[in-house]
Amino acid sequence: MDTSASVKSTDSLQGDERNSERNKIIETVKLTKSFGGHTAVSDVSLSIFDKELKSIIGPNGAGKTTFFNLLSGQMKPTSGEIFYKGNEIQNLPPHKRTKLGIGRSFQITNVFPTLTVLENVRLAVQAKHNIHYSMFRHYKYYKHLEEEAYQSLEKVKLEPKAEHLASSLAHGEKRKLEIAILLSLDTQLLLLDEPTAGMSVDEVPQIIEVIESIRDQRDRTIILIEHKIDLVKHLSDTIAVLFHGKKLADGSPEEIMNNDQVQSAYLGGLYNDAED
Ligand SMILES: Nc1ncnc2c1ncn2[C@@H]1O[C@H](COP(=O)(O)OP(=O)(O)OP(=O)(O)O)[C@@H](O)[C@H]1O
Repeated sequence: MDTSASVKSTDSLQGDERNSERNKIIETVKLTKSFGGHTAVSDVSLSIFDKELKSIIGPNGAGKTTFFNLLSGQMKPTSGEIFYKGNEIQNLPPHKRTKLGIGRSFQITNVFPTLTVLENVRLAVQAKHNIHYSMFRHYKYYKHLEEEAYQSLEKVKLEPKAEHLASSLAHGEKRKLEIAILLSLDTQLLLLDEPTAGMSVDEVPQIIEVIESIRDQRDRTIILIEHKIDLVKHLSDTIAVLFHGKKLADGSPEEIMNNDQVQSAYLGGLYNDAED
């Protein structure tokens, strides 16, 4: 079953109408995940278009993280399909999805606390180019890898910390490092799970600026889970709302904020969440 580019969704929401001519990078079809008798994600059909920034919102327990786990391969669905660039991927393990260009911020396991920030990113660049270290190679051979790594650090504004040990970074800086590593791996679809969680008031605007600048380059797709509604409104091209595991709405920020069902689902909590 090929549901790739330009196929109209069966749910004809306004947002889908508007986007029907654009390419889908990833699409879920009736995606479902049950844990025993509890269905955390229920029949979710959702399209994410190439180079857009889509946020997934919903009250606590709505199924957002489970949905991310299904996209990244941490969990297998109970039923339903996921298409990435038109190909079914729901049965692929996480590392194969990473190779295809799907990257999740917490997925990074190769952040070495005793290496510098630059060295951490350089390892990702090496992994992408499939280059193994050899002490017999001239150091200049590795120079261009370092330059590429440095460019990723610049994109997340972490280059002033290039020579610092990864273990010495503040929480917000570690999140930036994770994003730099994802960029170095040539990630086409970035899954960012609450990137501002646990950050100090000073750190939040910095990470927003980074996400904004990646979005504005329009060379990657971003899916964001975020509780801070003001931030979501500001950053997103489109927003999907999950509620009790189901897709409640999908549209532009304006459409979502004015959607009566969304308003009543949150019972006013939509705006309270912004203060988290
Ligand atoms: N591994 C699991 N085993 C059993 N139940 C689970 C598991 N993971 C999630 N759930 C349940 O599935 C539902 C959805 O959880 P999920 O974490 O996806 O929601 P969420 O929208 O990300 O919530 P939050 O905003 O609080 O992080 C919840 O009721 C949760 O308890």
